[in-house]
Amino acid sequence: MAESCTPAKAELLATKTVQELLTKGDKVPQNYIHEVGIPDPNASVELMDTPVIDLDQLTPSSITVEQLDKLRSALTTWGCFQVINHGMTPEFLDQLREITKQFFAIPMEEKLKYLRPVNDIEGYGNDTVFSEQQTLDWTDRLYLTVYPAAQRKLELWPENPKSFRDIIDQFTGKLQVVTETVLKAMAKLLNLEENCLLDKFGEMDARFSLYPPCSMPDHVLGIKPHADSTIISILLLDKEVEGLQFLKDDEWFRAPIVPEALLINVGDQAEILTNGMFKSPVHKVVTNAQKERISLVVFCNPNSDTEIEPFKSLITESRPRLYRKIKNYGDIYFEYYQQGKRPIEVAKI
Ligand SMILES: O=C(O)CCC(=O)C(=O)O
Ligand SMILES: [Fe+2]
Repeated sequence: MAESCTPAKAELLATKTVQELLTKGDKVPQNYIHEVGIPDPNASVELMDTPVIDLDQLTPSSITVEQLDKLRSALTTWGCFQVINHGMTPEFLDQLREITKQFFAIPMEEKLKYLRPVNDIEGYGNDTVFSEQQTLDWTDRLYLTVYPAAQRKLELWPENPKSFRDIIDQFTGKLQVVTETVLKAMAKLLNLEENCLLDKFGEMDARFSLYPPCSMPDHVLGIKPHADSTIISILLLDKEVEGLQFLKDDEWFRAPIVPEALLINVGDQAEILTNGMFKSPVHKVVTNAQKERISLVVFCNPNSDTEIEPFKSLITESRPRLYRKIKNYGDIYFEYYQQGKRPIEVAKI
């Protein structure tokens, strides 16, 4: 209810989903347009050279120096990497892509059953609007907490496609293993106790996104530049349409499509925990005039009552503490993000 929200968090305007705007044939509304334009037309953006890591060779029992080195290099250069051998077949990844497409293709009336309640983040809809100055993202989403199972709001889980719940349940199980392996390997790289990052992890939220074609790709973004609030984020990208770009040394690079891989990026809370040893990369999604694009991102987060601060062993005389203790980072995150600011600035000392 509006009264229980701080003014900054109250939603100002109800907006139509992007799919609704398109069916009504409206031209792109002003609040989606970046007046200065998007600086780099797609064609001139180079591909990232992120390594593809064999996850099997990062598991503690069969870890190899080669894969650890690849991980170190990817994390320090890009803040992200691709993984294969993650325990999911290419067919299963295709099924995940398919149920994402199928959900957005069901009639609007039915999708509206899962509509995000005002001032909530879970459910179906588009950007939460915090301010009239906010430039909106050209994307519709379904956002669901998937782990722990006790926190699932099943009333917001689609019944159509029929296989949705079962597939997401299997996916969540497989991602537990992926998360455990990656967080243990990251701890190893920093000579930290094996479970210290994993112990901070407690929740997974899935974001299914649809980026419909947009007639103004030079002025409209699928997602504004941001870094994720997470410990790590795990992304299943569209198999045919690119769109995701990462910033490195003030230059944008395109994330390549590797159909059988998952892309994993560091989030702000891992940056805080590692006292900046691993940095959470800024990324954005560009729009495409002809083709729609989908993605499925799983945000691996701490529980809301977990305190996050740099590990003591990573604070030294030559590397002083960079971040204060924070809790419930997700809450401040959305507010800052929608104002175009980097939320991690709030945690900096
Ligand atoms: O759709 C994508 O490729 C990336 C989405 C993303 O960055 C996000 O949801 O935080
Ligand atoms: Fe992101």
